[in-house]
Amino acid sequence: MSNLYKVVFVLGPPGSGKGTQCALIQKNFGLVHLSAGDLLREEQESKSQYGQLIAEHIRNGTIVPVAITCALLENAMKASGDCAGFLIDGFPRNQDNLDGWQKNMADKVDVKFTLYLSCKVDVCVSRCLNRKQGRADDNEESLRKRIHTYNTQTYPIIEYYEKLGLVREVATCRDTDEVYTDIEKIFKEAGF
Ligand SMILES: Nc1ncnc2c1ncn2[C@@H]1O[C@H](COP(=O)(O)OP(=O)(O)OP(=O)(O)O)[C@@H](O)[C@H]1O
Ligand SMILES: O=c1ccn([C@@H]2O[C@H](COP(=O)(O)O)[C@@H](O)[C@H]2O)c(=O)[nH]1
Ligand SMILES: [Mg+2]
Repeated sequence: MSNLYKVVFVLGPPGSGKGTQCALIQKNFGLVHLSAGDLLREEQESKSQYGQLIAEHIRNGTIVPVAITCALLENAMKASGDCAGFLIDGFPRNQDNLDGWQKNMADKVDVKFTLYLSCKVDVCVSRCLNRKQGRADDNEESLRKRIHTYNTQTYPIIEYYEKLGLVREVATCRDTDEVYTDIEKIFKEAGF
């Protein structure tokens, strides 16, 4: 029996439905959903020394240095207790994230695959603008920057995992239930 944490990364453009689908996977498969973006927002709100830096990155759609994000993820994993594994939503988002994760976490985790939620940009933007969760980055200017960061920095990380045969792609420009039906098959096939 391995003591390694089982991990599935969940990546895709802003508004592709990562949080929505992770909630369903968590409920049905017992994996714990850790959204890197949510952990950073909580850290910012906790009056941390990194609060201002995190707020600026979020507003500009740029990526927080990996030391901060990786520590938040590792702490959350340790605090979760026994579970079927972790859904790490919205990370690794660039090469710095990937390098820091490999350096600090590679010997503690078993990365099963990357779930890539693909969706057309106009649908993603419209979903974010209608999300009404009061996010500082759900506005047209921040969204332009987030999509640029996604295309130039995050998509290459998906390509990296693709070359390793570790990407499972699901198109999300469809009803939530239809998307989840495909995702459910993928998790069952992976033995969850
Ligand atoms: N399949 C879908 N059809 C219609 N609306 C959806 C679908 N999936 C998610 N949504 C809605 O789109 C918005 C964005 O979804 P969600 O927050 O899950 O995306 P996300 O990928 O986590 O975004 P971000 O990267 O910005 O955190 C939410 O309001 C959600 O209810
Ligand atoms: O690993 C990460 C994850 C997120 N960020 C920053 O947070 C925002 C919002 O992320 P969501 O996944 O959309 O909630 C993102 O645009 C980044 O600025 C990060 O730096 N590193
Ligand atoms: Mg999200």
